[in-house]
Amino acid sequence: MAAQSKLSIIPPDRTLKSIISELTTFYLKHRTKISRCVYLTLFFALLNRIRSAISEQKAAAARQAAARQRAATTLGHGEATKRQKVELNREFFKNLFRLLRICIPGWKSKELRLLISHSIFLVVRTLISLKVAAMDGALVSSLVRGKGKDFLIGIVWWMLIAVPATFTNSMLSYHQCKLSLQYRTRLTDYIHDKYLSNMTFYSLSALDDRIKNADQLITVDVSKFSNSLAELYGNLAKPTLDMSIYNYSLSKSVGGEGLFFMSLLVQLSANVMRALTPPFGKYVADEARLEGEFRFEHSRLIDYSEEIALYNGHEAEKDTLDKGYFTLIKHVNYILRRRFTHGVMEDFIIKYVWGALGLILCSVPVFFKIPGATAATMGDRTESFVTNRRLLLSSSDAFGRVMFSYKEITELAGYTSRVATLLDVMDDIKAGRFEKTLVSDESSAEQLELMSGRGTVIESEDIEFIDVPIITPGGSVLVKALTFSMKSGDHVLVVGPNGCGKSSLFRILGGLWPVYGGTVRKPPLSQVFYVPQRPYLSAGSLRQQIIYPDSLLTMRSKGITDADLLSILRILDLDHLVSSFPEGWDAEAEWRDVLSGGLQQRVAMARLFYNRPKYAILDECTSSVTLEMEKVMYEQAKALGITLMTVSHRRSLWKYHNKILQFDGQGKYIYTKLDADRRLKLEDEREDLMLQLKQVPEIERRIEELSAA
Ligand SMILES: Nc1ncnc2c1ncn2[C@@H]1O[C@H](COP(=O)(O)OP(=O)(O)OP(=O)(O)O)[C@@H](O)[C@H]1O
Repeated sequence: MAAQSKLSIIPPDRTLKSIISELTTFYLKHRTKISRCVYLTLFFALLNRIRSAISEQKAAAARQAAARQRAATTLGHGEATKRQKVELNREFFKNLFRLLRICIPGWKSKELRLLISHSIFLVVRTLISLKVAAMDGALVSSLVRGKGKDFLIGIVWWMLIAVPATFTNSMLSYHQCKLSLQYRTRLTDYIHDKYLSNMTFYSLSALDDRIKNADQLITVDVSKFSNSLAELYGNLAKPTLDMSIYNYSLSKSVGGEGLFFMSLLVQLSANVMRALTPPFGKYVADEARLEGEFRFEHSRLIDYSEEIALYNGHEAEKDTLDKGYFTLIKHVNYILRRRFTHGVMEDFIIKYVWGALGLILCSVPVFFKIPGATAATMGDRTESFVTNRRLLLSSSDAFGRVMFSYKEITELAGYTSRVATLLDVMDDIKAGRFEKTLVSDESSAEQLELMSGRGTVIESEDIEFIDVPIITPGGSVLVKALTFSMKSGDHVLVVGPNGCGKSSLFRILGGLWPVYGGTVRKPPLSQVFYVPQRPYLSAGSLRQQIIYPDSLLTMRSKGITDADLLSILRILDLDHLVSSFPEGWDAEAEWRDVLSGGLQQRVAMARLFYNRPKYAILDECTSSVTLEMEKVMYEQAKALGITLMTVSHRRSLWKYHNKILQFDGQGKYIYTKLDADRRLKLEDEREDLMLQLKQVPEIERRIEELSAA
């Protein structure tokens, strides 16, 4: 019944075909008005979309700010930053813009010139493609018409256009690589400046938890970011340009409406695809982090290979390495699976659905009369079909690339987030803001209060600490308020149990750890020289080991010669080193492996004698040398007028000092004069008595036994 009543609406003398033909006539008559209405509606819809996108962004920014506020009030603040989401949001564009300003520093920069010439080649390439499409159509048309001469002329033109086309293609890839290199150079320069100033490289690893592997960030991630940015410009700018030019040319032959409806369908499917695209940016950032952690484990194995081998610790190390690799590979496999399913969907929609739509579009001028279009004869129709199809293939390829580039943008977002986080953390460190998980929770309110304060650092001739707390980066308060002072000639011995804060005192003195309170008076860093237990041996020649951190040029400018260096080595009985290498002073080696522990400590002392600072901090730096050599070292240092501050458990060193700073390991300390002879005598007597005390229970037991017998 329903079907009957529906049919009855259409008058019996009118068929579906006649209705369609009437509708088409009506449309063609009012085509301009209808088009205007459609375009106007589209324009308002677009405006509305932009408005809602802006308000969405504002809401997201507000949510993020609130989340950050909440995270900042908790101790695990670092975690919140680390787990920041990698999305295409305002944060991403802000970070990208920041990095872009570093990569392209100004209007007159080389990078901008490269970018402009890259863009010119992109336009030239598109124009050549348009010409090639038209030539292709003309060639096939002359074939269909059987016009040999036209065909031959067409072939000659075809070969001629190949010259600029191939040149343009090569120039495009050259520009892309060059841009990537330039970006990397700019970023690396910028990061090196920051990383190697104000001891940021130390603070980043010792005082802050946010960046685990700065080395990988600087060497690998910066390079990946630069590649990704340079590629993206080519992959986004060219297809966008292609799409607009090809679509304009297409719309002239197939009609704007067809193109409009097709774009609508493509846009709809693209939206569906975008909604179904996994967060590849976050995946990439996570993969880079896991990659870094795995590499770090390997470099640790190399750094401590001897110790690990002697411990027979290969099984334990293998476990750690396997675990690191397994976590990484599990993540990579997960990404691979997501990419696979996403790739199937992407290929289906972009290649096949859009391909079919394109063919339908090309058929429009064949089956419908398009006002303004002139395809009439078989040859014309062939020419227009071949040209349109080529344009359409290029256009859909361009659209596909824009769609694929969404994935690339999200990957870029991953690298942007990692590089920008490094810059943010370095800025924070420069401003004295650290984020570290606190180890102890006892009296954390007091701990936090102490850590939130900042003391005063004043440059002076002597060293003086007034009420300075010693607090580790993990928040342990080793000493609440340390007060002591020393002048030139006051040789101070620092003693105390392990972990009581002896080396930490020097870290504060050296400016490595923040001064959380009180006042520190100290000479400039150039007048204080640190000699650690395990000396740092730099890459470079034998001479370089002695004059470190000076360069050969600085050494010469100070008027010091190789002969002077040799006399220093002679004091330490090291002069044979120069003659044992054929290249002498210029010999290069992995000095950490070539020199034994004791020799390394003697080289470190030679370095002290070369630098002749006002103060020297000697941190267990004679633990591997003989008592005779220790005597030579201390007497020579004093003869050079160097004031010593020694940390050592060795009694043999007491006699070289006249003051003692003694920590008890419970937060208390004594700073007093040191009469080494008297103190040694007292210490011997104390040790004797302690020994006797230990024997008392044994004596008592024996007396009891005898009484019982
Ligand atoms: N970068 C760091 N991050 C967190 N805690 C640290 C750091 N460096 C040192 N500490 C901690 O500070 C405390 C004091 O260390 P310090 O090196 O000053 O001890 P020390 O008195 O020199 O001991 P030793 O005689 O064993 O050398 C230790 O508990 C150590 O774990």
